[in-house]
Amino acid sequence: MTAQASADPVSDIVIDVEGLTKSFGGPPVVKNLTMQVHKGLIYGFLGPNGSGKTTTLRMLCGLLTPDSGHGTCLGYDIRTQTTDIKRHVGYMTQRFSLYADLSIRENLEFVARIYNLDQPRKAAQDAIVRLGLERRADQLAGDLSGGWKQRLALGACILPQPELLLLDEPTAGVDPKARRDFWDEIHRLAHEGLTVLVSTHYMDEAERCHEITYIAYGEILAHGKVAEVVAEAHLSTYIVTGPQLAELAEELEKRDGVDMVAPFGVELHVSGRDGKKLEAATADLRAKGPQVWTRGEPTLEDVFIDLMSRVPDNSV
Ligand SMILES: Nc1ncnc2c1ncn2[C@@H]1O[C@H](COP(=O)(O)OP(=O)(O)OP(=O)(O)O)[C@@H](O)[C@H]1O
Repeated sequence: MTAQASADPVSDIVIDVEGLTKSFGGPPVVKNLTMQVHKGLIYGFLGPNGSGKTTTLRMLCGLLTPDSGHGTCLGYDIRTQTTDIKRHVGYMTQRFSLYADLSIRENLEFVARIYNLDQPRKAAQDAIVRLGLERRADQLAGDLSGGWKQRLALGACILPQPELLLLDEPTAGVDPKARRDFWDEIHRLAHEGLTVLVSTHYMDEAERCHEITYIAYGEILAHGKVAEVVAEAHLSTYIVTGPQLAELAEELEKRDGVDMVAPFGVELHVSGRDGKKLEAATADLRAKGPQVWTRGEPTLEDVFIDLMSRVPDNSV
């Protein structure tokens, strides 16, 4: 955890919103959402498809007006000062939106000119160096692999030197090495004082955030540092190895006291919200074998699967 992550002065609050609600004609997709984000933090936004993450990001940066609720982003009112917010926020949408038939350098220079930067060529060159894009600078953006495209999009986002980055699933479909490089860069930016709000479905990325919020059906179900979210779920977990795990899983799913059974490679994670009930429900199987049962710590993924199982499916 960085120094920024533990700093907590009230004046350092970058996002401060209360009771945000939004619907698109039907039932609300974001309900009474209250959150605060501190400067220099990487704040992860997690939740199933359709849970309202993008809608929330768009309300925070002034692209959507909430039906009710209020608050500030970078000190500006999210209802009345949206132009100021947009000037200081970099928003990377789910879809790559730069010009496929321009090179990396041309794209970056173009963005620099749109933002009226003093020295667009220099700004583009600095971004190219910063993101390690030198060897590819003259390659057409449309010919880049997914990972390099995302890096270019990030480069374009940070050109105007925003104070806040909103990244909506920035690494979806990107390979693990490119994802890691992308996240190393996000950490460097946060270390320099940039605040980053990022939505993701990847557990390893969630674990790289200073704070996370889990949202489902437009409501926050869990929030805190990763370890806090795991601890507060109060899940008891056994890790089971050995033969016939699929048959065992089928049997366990029928038992009261077992709330979640999930295969992880050659292991089965068996969890329950009530430790005593879980023990009782599994006692005969643990005594009998042939599998080996050991007490384990639930992973963040265990916790999220459990949280998801508590709410109805919201995907379309
Ligand atoms: N402009 C819109 N008009 C109508 N419905 C919308 C609009 N934008 C979003 N929705 C609906 O609102 C709900 C929440 O969508 P949102 O994109 O905020 O979820 P999400 O958590 O970002 O999902 P994902 O993980 O799939 O990106 C969905 O049911 C979506 O279909």
